[in-house]
Amino acid sequence: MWPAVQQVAAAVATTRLPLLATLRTSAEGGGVEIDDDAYRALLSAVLAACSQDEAARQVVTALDVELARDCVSELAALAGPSGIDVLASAHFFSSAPAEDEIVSVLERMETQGAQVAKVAVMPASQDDVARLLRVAVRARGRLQVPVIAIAMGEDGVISRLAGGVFGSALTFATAGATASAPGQLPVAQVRSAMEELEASEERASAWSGSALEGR
Ligand SMILES: O=C1C[C@@](O)(C(=O)O)C[C@@H](O)[C@@H]1O
Repeated sequence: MWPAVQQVAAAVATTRLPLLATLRTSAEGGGVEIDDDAYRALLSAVLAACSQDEAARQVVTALDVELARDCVSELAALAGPSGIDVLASAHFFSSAPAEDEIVSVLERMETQGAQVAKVAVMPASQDDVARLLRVAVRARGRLQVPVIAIAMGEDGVISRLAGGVFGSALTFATAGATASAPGQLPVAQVRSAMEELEASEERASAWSGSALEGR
């Protein structure tokens, strides 16, 4: 197993948490400068390591593959036999694309074999955030695979806390002090907001149930 994978394996082994292995490149908000061939080779090597080494396989639950790198289909085919899911991702930092365009990006991810489709956009306004939440609602109705829709930055915080209400399958939070994207909040804060939302939904549902019975 590679030393870096070993370190991650040791860190997560005791938690039994699923791991989404991610190489976030600079073009998509991360810190890694890498060309397409090297990107594809590196992710393929992670999958090969997982298929040859049961300990590595136990660590990696899913692999993030950036759609723009044009290798989602290839890596999804490689990942299939080891049962590792491919989460295709696209990040839009400079402007939020039109609603139809974001939906079609998510559809392309599914068509290319991803098991999860994710977009993150940097909103310039509350209108962009509302559009992103609408994308989640539409994509949930159209795609077979789970969809993740995140609006970054301060305006987008609501999408990180309440995206699930609109059909977004998961959210991202910080485990330590450093956020890997603007707008990420500490996991404890996100968990408590989500629990509060869920409890409110249950209260509302119980209220509607008793109101109907009272008719
Ligand atoms: O995929 C994600 C989610 C993310 O884009 C976010 O907005 O929280 C941040 C990225 O670092 C991470 O890899």
